[in-house]
Amino acid sequence: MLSSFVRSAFRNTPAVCQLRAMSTSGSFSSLLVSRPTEAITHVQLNRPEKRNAMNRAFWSEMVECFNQIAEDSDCRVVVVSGAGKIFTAGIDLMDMASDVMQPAGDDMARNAWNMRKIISKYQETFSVIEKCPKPVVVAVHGACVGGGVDLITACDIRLCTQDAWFQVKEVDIGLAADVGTLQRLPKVIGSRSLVNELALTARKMYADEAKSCGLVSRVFADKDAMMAAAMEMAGEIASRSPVATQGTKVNLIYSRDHSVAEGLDYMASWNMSMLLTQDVMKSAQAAMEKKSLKTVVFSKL
Ligand SMILES: CCC/C=C/C=C/C(=O)SCCNC(=O)CCNC(=O)[C@H](O)C(C)(C)COP(=O)(O)OP(=O)(O)OC[C@H]1O[C@@H](n2cnc3c(N)ncnc32)[C@H](O)[C@@H]1OP(=O)(O)O
Repeated sequence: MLSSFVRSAFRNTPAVCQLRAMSTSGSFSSLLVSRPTEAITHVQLNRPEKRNAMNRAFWSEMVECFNQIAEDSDCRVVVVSGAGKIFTAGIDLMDMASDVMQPAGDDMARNAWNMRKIISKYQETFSVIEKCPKPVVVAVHGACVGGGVDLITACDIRLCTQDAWFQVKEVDIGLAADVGTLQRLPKVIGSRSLVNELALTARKMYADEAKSCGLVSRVFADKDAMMAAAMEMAGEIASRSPVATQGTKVNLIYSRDHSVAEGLDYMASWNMSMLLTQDVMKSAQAAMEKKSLKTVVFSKL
């Protein structure tokens, strides 16, 4: 069974897969994108029968999807979740064999060069979440394995259910995690020792520990409760000025990767133009009049 899957993966050329992924603009085979409100985009990993394993289509569709979201001036916040029994089983071990294990090339140097390009391309699948200026809330239920941890560490707010577990699984399949976990997880979890332990042993971390170490900010009894809270939180973010929320995301990420002095300098340059927005006056007026920001109309961004 496995070998026939792997054989068919080898026959599947990237060009063919790309055509399939892009066949209908805005609709994806591995993702289900919906609009619970005008300002909230909900992206679901949507291969529930395969536990949302990340197949070839997924790796390119995420980039296409988040680039579209970044350009969509109606969207102010994104919620990411998984359809079906779990959040994700990580990389699709059946579909990815040809790309990851057999880079094309006439000699070793060219193989290696192409491998580098492939890995960089896969890294972009999650970096695109971080580059998207809209805040991203991720809601995890059940398992979040391998590539799933890479994905969630690129998101801005992480929620999970009581039955959630997280596993930096890559060492178990013979590789060092290469699409974001080793770079971002140490910046999410305070304890370097815990990050090292998780990444080197691939042990499962359950919801309570994920909360206590700071990987997630809230834990919910079940998926329904989590999704309701995720949407409510998204609604709160969406009711704020997009100049304020998107500027906050961009500057938080910049500051994470720079010194305090550099972050302050970047912030000053950012706000020397962004403070010219009419949103400051509108928001301040609502505060003075004790009105909810939900009653204020902010222009699209
Ligand atoms: C350059 C690229 C860099 C990226 C690197 C990323 C690395 C990683 O992600 S490492 C992690 C790889 N993932 C795994 O090792 C997880 C394997 N899956 C499981 O352990 C279990 O499926 C899981 C505990 C997640 C869920 O168990 P459950 O009992 O609920 O489901 P199953 O009966 O096992 O599976 C249902 C069907 O889904 C298929 N499937 C599950 N995981 C994968 C996967 N990772 N890849 C491909 N397919 C997967 C499974 O074969 C079943 O399919 P079928 O037999 O057709 O019903």
